[in-house]
Amino acid sequence: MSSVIPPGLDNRGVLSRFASGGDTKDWLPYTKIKLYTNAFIVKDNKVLLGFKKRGFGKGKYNGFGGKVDPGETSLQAAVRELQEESGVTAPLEHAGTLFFVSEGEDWAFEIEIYRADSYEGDITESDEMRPEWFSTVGVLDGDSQSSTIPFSKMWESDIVWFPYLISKRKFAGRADFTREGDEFRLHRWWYGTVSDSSSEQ
Ligand SMILES: COc1nc(N)nc2c1ncn2[C@H]1C[C@H](O)[C@@H](COP(=O)(O)OP(=O)(O)OP(=O)(O)O)O1
Repeated sequence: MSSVIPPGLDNRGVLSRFASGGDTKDWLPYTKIKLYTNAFIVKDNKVLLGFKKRGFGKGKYNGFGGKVDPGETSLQAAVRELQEESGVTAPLEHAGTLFFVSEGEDWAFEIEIYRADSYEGDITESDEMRPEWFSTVGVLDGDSQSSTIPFSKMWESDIVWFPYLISKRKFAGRADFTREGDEFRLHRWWYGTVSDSSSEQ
């Protein structure tokens, strides 16, 4: 497993690898970066996910999020997207950074991940997302596969970093995907914990 930090994770503080793998050839190239957010509520041993009803990632479960608009910080965007897609507001805290590159695209996704232990408001289905709670039992015992979290209906790399999200250990990672028709296949990945507060968002 490679301990060399991949391009795109520079200036993320001191990273210590906890997972890497896949094809050992070069990381996929990109020329532009698009900023996105993703937010999760983790409460009473459960995590709130949304089933994506339209757009990019349709048919998958994910956190609530979207593009960072011009003039917004990623935290402001995360709060706005969470409210728009799930109906709730929450005291979000930065939990990690994900960097994704897909074959055939010249831009990369940089996704700032947020989480909160509480929320206010009524959880409400939106045009984009159908919210649903899932038990986190098993995830912290290194037994993510047997948990009820629907990893087989999530982005393939999510199972790698989910235990870090649930246990509040800040992480940063990169995953490159190849395309098979409309499907994305995990090609190469690298994830590390972040131990330097200079990576705060
Ligand atoms: C491996 O790739 C991904 N993994 C995970 N976990 N999440 C991902 C991945 N690629 C994208 N995402 C997230 C990032 C965002 O939260 C959404 C995509 O945002 P969307 O396209 O829905 O953005 P909006 O601004 O809401 O778009 P609209 O114009 O439709 O409002 O997926």
